[in-house]
Amino acid sequence: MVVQAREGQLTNTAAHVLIATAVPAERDAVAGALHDHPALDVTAVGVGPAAAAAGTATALTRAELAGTPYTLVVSAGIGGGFTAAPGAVLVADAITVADLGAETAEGFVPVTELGFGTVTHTPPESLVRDLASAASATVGTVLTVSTVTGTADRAALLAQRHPGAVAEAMEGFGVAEAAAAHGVPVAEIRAVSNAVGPRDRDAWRIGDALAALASAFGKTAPVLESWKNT
Ligand SMILES: O=C(O)c1cccc(C(=O)CC[C@H]2O[C@@H](n3cnc4c(=O)[nH]cnc43)[C@H](O)[C@@H]2O)c1
Repeated sequence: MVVQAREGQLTNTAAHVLIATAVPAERDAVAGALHDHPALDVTAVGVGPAAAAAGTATALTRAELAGTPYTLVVSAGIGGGFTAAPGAVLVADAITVADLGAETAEGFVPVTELGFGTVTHTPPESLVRDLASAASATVGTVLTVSTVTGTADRAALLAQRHPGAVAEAMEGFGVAEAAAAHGVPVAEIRAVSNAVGPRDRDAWRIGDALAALASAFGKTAPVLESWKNT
């Protein structure tokens, strides 16, 4: 139970966590690990940052209107690993959009350098630490891309621009933008299904990644339920 001061009164706000996956297979893997955790809701919001932002914002608004606002949002699913092997679990300490900006003759310019918005959302430090410890996960930057990396050159460029990157996926930044708009903290948990690099869809180990994702949520559910934003 979190105690919040609101309009001069102390009110009790129970933990209520929204876990946003891209596709139903990811949602079902996570939900299968959460039967005994009614405060944790899982929903599939679609592939890519725009669908993720729209779906997450809709779920947050519905919960607010129902008088049961979410206290934490988690972007979850499979992802490409820069060095981690398939089945590895990763927790983001930075959720960074990698391709929001302008291409110039001098190279890529992030949107922040053009004077707009943000490119990184930072999950709370204590939450990152507790999630990573529970899931025996590696911590690092998880990039959000609108186009899955498909060449060694692009993978090398992203790794050079983002030395702390451990993974790329397609939704985290969209989920985080929606959470930020609603003043709710955000986290991202990914299980590696493939290497970031030359496209080889047949090599994606989706089953292993979904099993790892389910296992990670089985282990982190108590953290998600009890974490307090202090
Ligand atoms: O085909 C299936 O059975 C299946 C089951 C679960 C998930 C999928 C997806 O294709 C999910 C797409 C989802 O995966 C993320 N992802 C995974 N690898 C990468 C990558 O190398 N680069 C970017 N994104 C990746 C991404 O978040 C997609 O939304 C299929």
